[in-house]
Amino acid sequence: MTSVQPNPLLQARGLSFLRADEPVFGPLDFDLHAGEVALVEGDNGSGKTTLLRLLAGLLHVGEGELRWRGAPWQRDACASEVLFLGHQLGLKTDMSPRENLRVAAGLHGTREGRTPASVLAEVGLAGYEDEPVRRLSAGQKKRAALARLLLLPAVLWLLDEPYANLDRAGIALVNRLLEGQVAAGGAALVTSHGAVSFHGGEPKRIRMHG
Ligand SMILES: Nc1ncnc2c1ncn2[C@@H]1O[C@H](COP(=O)(O)OP(=O)(O)OP(=O)(O)O)[C@@H](O)[C@H]1O
Repeated sequence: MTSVQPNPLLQARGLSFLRADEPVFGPLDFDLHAGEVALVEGDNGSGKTTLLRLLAGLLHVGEGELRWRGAPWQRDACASEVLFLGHQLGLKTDMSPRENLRVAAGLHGTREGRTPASVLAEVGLAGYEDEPVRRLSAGQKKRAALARLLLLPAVLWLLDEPYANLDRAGIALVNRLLEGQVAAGGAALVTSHGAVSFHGGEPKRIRMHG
């Protein structure tokens, strides 16, 4: 008896992004399944952020094919299933971490049993829930952004340099988040110039070139 392989969450074939008709990256081929983490690897300027922004729906596919759960990829169809954490953290700085999370939860819903207060405690921001984000340190801002990963029900995380600005405990926090995402059947694409070591199996690698 042959087992039926589920569709990958994400499938790229000959994927590239063009700027002024010149490819920024690609062609790229990869599959990402539920329960997988993939490291996006490449030198400065090789297009890692561009790839993540494209998958977040912020840029258009240049050439090639992108499929989501086996169907042609459409931004609107997976808007609440994909969560992008970029260099810009996507926080309103005049609002508090709690208010930022409430707005995000209003748009996308929450994971069962999670509240803004519970996830802020998990990321080490207890006591800072109601402070305007602009008054937080760089690492605290990053933690406030990471709290979204815990709160929202996204199945695919796009994490651009998630370890940047974090202390040792913050780095361990990101690794725990990735382990939890894998255990829950989610997936993540991660760029990092540092070592990534989480206990969820050997990550897949996507090379931007070479
Ligand atoms: N808004 C933009 N307008 C024009 N060119 C851009 C823009 N953003 C990025 N680029 C160019 O696209 C290429 C890929 O940039 P990208 O930021 O995706 O690389 P990266 O692999 O993430 O780099 P790094 O490791 O330095 O973060 C670079 O050559 C960069 O100069």
